[in-house]
Amino acid sequence: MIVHVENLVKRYGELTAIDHLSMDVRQGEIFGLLGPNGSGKTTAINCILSLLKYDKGIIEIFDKPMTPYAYDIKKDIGIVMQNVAVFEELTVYENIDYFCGLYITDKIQKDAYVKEAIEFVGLVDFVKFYPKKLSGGLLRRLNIACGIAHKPKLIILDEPTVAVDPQSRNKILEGIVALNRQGATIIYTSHYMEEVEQICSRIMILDKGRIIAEGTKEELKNMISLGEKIFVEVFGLSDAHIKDIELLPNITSATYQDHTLYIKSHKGKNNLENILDYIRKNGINFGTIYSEKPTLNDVFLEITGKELRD
Ligand SMILES: Nc1ncnc2c1ncn2[C@@H]1O[C@H](COP(=O)(O)OP(=O)(O)OP(=O)(O)O)[C@@H](O)[C@H]1O
Repeated sequence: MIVHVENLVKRYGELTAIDHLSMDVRQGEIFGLLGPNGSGKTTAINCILSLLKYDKGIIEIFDKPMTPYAYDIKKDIGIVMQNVAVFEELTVYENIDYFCGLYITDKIQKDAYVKEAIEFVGLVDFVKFYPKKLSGGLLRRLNIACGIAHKPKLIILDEPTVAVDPQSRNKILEGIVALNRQGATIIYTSHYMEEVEQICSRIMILDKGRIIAEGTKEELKNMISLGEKIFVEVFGLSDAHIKDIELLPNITSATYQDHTLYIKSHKGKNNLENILDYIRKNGINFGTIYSEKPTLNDVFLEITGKELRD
């Protein structure tokens, strides 16, 4: 196992920030830790890395106990934290060179790794820039390059795309997938469900320091009763029509607002057809009609009763 966490408990005074968290991250995974702000993602990462003392639990990395002094483990971990941590006095090149040099002592190898990291995050044109001259997105990319240049086996990224422009965000996500393809195991924390769905092979959803669900995105979506969301642009729908639609097979709810009929249903083969049949038979005027599969937000909503989004 690359990371093994068993019954981790971390309290800040009265607040239990991590409440009996157990997780296993396997070789080659992109493991997503998804949860709203304050759900305990950063605290969990800080405990895993032995940056924070915890109250209870077992943490092993590469099958060895993780401690603040486990330097043999730490040299194979790359960390990209939420807050950018680079030296203002050093250029882009010098920053990456500095962090890589902490791990790689052979100069030729280090120079090659630094060059590779610069190309990897797309900062070739900015090597001589100082951090304060970089945009937010480029600064994040520099932060990532500093964390990964030494080619660690395990890379932990804590919300690396917060407040990043779409171009840099895509570059970062593509980069994470590429690092994984090159052999790194990844732990990725985020409160953006779309990102986690896009890149993670397995996802753990946290709320108030507890695990509320875990699995592949398909497994998570199969855990809930919502199977499909159907939207119909429709004109002049009466309350009686809405009640009738709610009685169709598999339908769990129907609401009508701003000329849009919004229907939630369980999984079923003919949900859309049944609704269309009803609309046609009753001579109701309609425009666009489409259906959507549940999102991870729907999973979170059904389990906790609140939205994952801020
Ligand atoms: N040093 C601290 N002292 C007291 N409480 C803290 C401390 N750090 C975090 N907390 C609390 O612990 C809980 C978990 O916070 P944490 O930062 O781990 O969550 P998170 O999921 O990473 O959220 P975010 O995305 O906002 O960083 C929150 O209620 C937070 O207010």
